[in-house]
Formats: sequence, structure tokens, C-alpha cells
Amino acid sequence: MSATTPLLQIEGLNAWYGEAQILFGLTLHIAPGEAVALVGRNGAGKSTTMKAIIGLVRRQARRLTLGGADLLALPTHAIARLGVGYVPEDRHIFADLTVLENLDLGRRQRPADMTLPDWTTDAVFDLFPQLADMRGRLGGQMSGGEQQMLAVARALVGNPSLLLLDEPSEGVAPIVVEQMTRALARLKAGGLSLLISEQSSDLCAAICDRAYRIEQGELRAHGPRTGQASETSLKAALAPGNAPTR
Ligand SMILES: Nc1ncnc2c1ncn2[C@@H]1O[C@H](COP(=O)(O)OP(=O)(O)OP(=O)(O)O)[C@@H](O)[C@H]1O
Repeated sequence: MSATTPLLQIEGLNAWYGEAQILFGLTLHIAPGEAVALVGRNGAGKSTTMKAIIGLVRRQARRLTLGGADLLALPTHAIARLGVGYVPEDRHIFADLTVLENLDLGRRQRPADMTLPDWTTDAVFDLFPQLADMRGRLGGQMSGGEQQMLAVARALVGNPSLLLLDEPSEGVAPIVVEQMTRALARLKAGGLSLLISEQSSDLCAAICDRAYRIEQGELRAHGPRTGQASETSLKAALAPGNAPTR
């Protein structure tokens, strides 16, 4: 894959819960090493987009590929093995397992063709030093912010090439948002591709190259490309009501 070939390519993505259609023809892409924001109000379809990428909801698309591999026919565990990490909004931390045990559940060997560094336990503890100090603590005895860090760390030890983060700053203290922003900036600098959903674009504006705004299951705007993004321009481009630029 050349540097300009998108890592993730989505064309015409529709998704349903039962009979209810939630996503309508989404088209977006993420280049290798790019951080992309998916912004939109409550219920706009951000979580559903992530679930559709990893096959947790019924979906159909003209194209849904990672590094050229078709994801549409694959079960969720195979999509994870191909390199898609997922941090769900509710984090899914096992309350009765320790930090180390939660990490063990996420561990997956790095695919042979992946050039990114191997995410060992020490590497995630270096990224989130608090977790190192509480490695024996039960998940149920951690704060929301600590659980959020653990959820990201657990996705990382799965050695993804693309990390989907569903509202990583939701319900956590401002200090944790700052730590998370720094950690995500480090991940991006290390070459990991990121798709981050947010209701506001604050965290995303600090690290994302581009952003898509989603409203009622449709993409309505597309923010600046790599190299042009600044916090204000990204926010301005994504203000509700702006015209699509894709
Ligand atoms: N399990 C489900 N069954 C039926 N409808 C659902 C289900 N989960 C979500 N929905 C509906 O799908 C739509 C999109 O929800 P989604 O969770 O993707 O939005 P979101 O943009 O992530 O919002 P939030 O910020 O609230 O998480 C909403 O109308 C929601 O009510």
C-alpha cells in the first residue's frame, strides 16, 4: 500500500438496528497515520458508524476495506485481527478482573506486515503511568477516567493499525481529558491511525487532521485536510449547518 492509499475506505455505508435504518450512505476514508474526527450530536450515528466498521451491527456498503481487505464478509474477531482496535463508549472493562488481567484479554500478536511498534504491557504503562501503579487493582475499583485509560491500553495491546475511539472524553474529568489528549497525540505521532468520535470537537481539534460531521445518520460536512488544520479552522468547518466540502 502506498502512503497515499487510504487505510480505511468506506463508500455508501448503510446500517440498521432491526428494521430501523440508522446510517445512510456514509463515505469517508482515513489515510495511514491520520487522525480523523467524527463529530455530531447525541444520536447522530457516531457509535453506529464504529460498530458498522467492526461488524457489530447489520450493514451494507459499496465498499468497506482496511488496507484493501474487504471487511464486509468478516466477523468482528477477524476484523480485530486484521488490525482494527475499538474502544467502546461504555469501555467494557471487566469489573472483577485486575488491570493486568483486563490487558491480557486484549492482547493480540502484531500482524507480520505491520510496521508499527509492538504494544507490550510496559509500553502501555509508559503511555499511562497511572495504570502501572494500579496493575493489581480490580477494574470495578477504578474511576471512570482510569477505566478509560485501561480501555485504550487494552485496545493497544491488540496491536491495531487503526484505533476507533468512541467519545474518549465522555464523562471524565478535565485533567483526564488532557492526559488522554496527550496520549492520543503520542499515538498519532507514532503512526497509528485514529478515528475519534466526539459530541464537541474540542479533544479532536487538538489532534485531528480532518473531521466529518454526522447528522441523523448522514455526513453533512467535512473539515480541513492534513496540513491546513488548526483548532479554529477545524471547529469553524464543522459548525452545524456548514455545507459539505467532500
Ligand atoms: N441498540 C439499538 N437499537 C436500536 N436503536 C439504536 C440502538 N443503538 C442506537 N440506536 C439509535 O441509533 C441512532 C444513532 O445512535 P448512535 O449511538 O450511533 O449515536 P451517537 O452519535 O453515537 O450518539 P451518542 O453520543 O448518544 O452516543 C439513535 O437514534 C439511537 O437511538
